[in-house]
This record gives sequence, C-alpha cells and structure tokens, in this order.
Amino acid sequence: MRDAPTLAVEGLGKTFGAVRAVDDLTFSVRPGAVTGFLGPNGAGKTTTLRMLLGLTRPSQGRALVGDRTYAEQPVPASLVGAALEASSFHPGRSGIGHLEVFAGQAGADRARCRELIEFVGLGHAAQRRVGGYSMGMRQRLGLATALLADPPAIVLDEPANGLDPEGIRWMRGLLRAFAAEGRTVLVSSHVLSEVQHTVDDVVIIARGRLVHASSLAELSALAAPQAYVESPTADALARLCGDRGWTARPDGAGLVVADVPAAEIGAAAYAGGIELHQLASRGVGLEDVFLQLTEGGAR
Ligand SMILES: Nc1ncnc2c1ncn2[C@@H]1O[C@H](COP(=O)(O)OP(=O)(O)OP(=O)(O)O)[C@@H](O)[C@H]1O
Repeated sequence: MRDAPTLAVEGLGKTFGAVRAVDDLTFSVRPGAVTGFLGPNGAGKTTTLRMLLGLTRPSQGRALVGDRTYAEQPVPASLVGAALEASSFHPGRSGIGHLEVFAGQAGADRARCRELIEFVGLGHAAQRRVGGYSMGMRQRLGLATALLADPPAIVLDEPANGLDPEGIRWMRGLLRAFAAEGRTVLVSSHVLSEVQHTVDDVVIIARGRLVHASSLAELSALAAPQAYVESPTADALARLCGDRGWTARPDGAGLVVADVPAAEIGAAAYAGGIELHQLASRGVGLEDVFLQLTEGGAR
C-alpha cells in the first residue's frame, strides 16, 4: 500500500448562486484514524467532499490530497477511494458489471472484482441488475467500488445510510480495521450517534462553516453531567436550586440540574427536609453536544 495521505481543506468555499454552501472551511484529516465529518442536512458535507475529490470546483481556497489537489495527483484513483452517492449507478448493469467498468481506472483485474463483491456481502446478487438493489446493497456496492485499488485513503459519504444493524456493525469494524492499517478514513454523517463508536476524530460543520474539530475524547469532555430530580414540593426544590446557585430547568414534572452530581442534590434535599420522588443522573449524550454546536449555526 502507498503511504496514506493527509486530506486537508484550506479556506475552502463554494457558492451556488445565492447559496453559500461551504464558507471558509479549514481542517485536516490524518492517516491512521477514522474521522467523522459531521453536520446537519444541508451543512455542506457532500459539497466539501466533492471538492476534495475534484468533482466540484471550489469558489475559494483549496482541497488537498497529500501535497496537491486530487486532480494534480498522477493516479488519484489509486490514492483515494470514494463512495459519494449510492444512487449514481447505471441501473441496467449487474453489480459485478459495475465493478468491472470501474476496475480499469483503478488498475484492478476481474479477480479483484469478484473478491470485492464477495467481501461486501453481495456475492449472491453479483449478477443482478443494480436497478433492483436495495439502498443498503447499493451502499455495499459503492464501498466495493471505492476499494478497487486498495487505496490508502477512503472517503465515504453517509456510509451507514440504508444498512441494517448487522451491516452497520460490519461497516464499523471495517473502518476501524482500515485505520489500524494506517489508512486515512473520512466518513460523513448527519447523526453523531451513528458514528460515535467508529470515529477517533470529529470535524463538525454547520451552514458551511467549521464549528468544531477535535478528537472524539475532547468532544466528549464537553458533555457535562446532569441530574433529573422530582419532588412533590416543586417550589421548595426550585428555591433550593436557587439558593445553591445551581442551574435548573423544568423538564416534565421535575427539574434538570446541570453540572451537579445527583448525590449532592440528594444530600441537600435531605438536609432541607425536601421529599424527593425521583433523583437520577443523566449524562449529556454526545448527540446533545452535537445539536448545541450545530443549532446556533456558525454565523
Ligand atoms: N449543485 C448545486 N446547486 C445548487 N445548490 C447546491 C448544489 N449542491 C449543493 N447545494 C446546496 O448547498 C448546500 C449544502 O449542500 P450539501 O449537499 O453539501 O450538504 P450536506 O451537508 O451534504 O447535506 P445532507 O446531510 O442533507 O446530505 C445546500 O443548501 C444545498 O442545497
């Protein structure tokens, strides 16, 4: 395998008429790790990936595969394998026929096509027309296409879309194995929880702009603990929170208190003679952090 390249975008921008799809975006993706490229629908993920792969021309800035743009690479298909849209297949071709069409530019032979169609779990459907494939089967075929050249960098747009739970677990294991081999792996998703068990690093965008880039561990540290507490004397409980300077917000019949361990709330309520009917730790899910980061948008 060739050395895995770092993928990088620098001041990248793309405008479609009045729509600024990508706006001054800068980040890099290292080899030997799985990086999640995250953002809500319409955030600009696909447009960014298309610019990285030389399919869309940037309005500003540049996107690099290693030390040059994708188009400037002598044999880009052997360096980066990509699956962007599960729908871009010729419906009349068979699965294996599709792979054989793309094998040429990837320098792969027929044996490699057969091997890959088995590898992605489509051996039984190799001769069937792609037009009759399910969404998940198309995802698998897209992945096989991306892997034709055994590339050191892999870029996948929403690879979990349409996959069943077993397929998602399989994909997760595969991406982890690629990273462990030293490859550069970039996967987009609009749901953090979908990739949170797969990725090492996260790049989060909203409305075309970067809102966060770090390791997953650093992102997780932003998730503050919370506790849910419920009392039949809600006023007294609210006063207690106020007296202690705790941040509390109503949630159903109770309150959610931020950044205070449940045990401390229980002890204070006990000391204050406040009866509690419920008290539970409630960690902030990473998805909440993701929503907080992306909801306000970046501008
Ligand atoms: N060819 C195009 N012409 C006009 N507008 C476009 C084009 N491609 C993308 N856009 C717009 O650019 C913005 C970003 O779209 P993009 O597909 O990159 O987002 P995304 O993050 O991939 O979204 P999703 O998660 O829904 O796939 C959207 O407002 C979209 O409508």
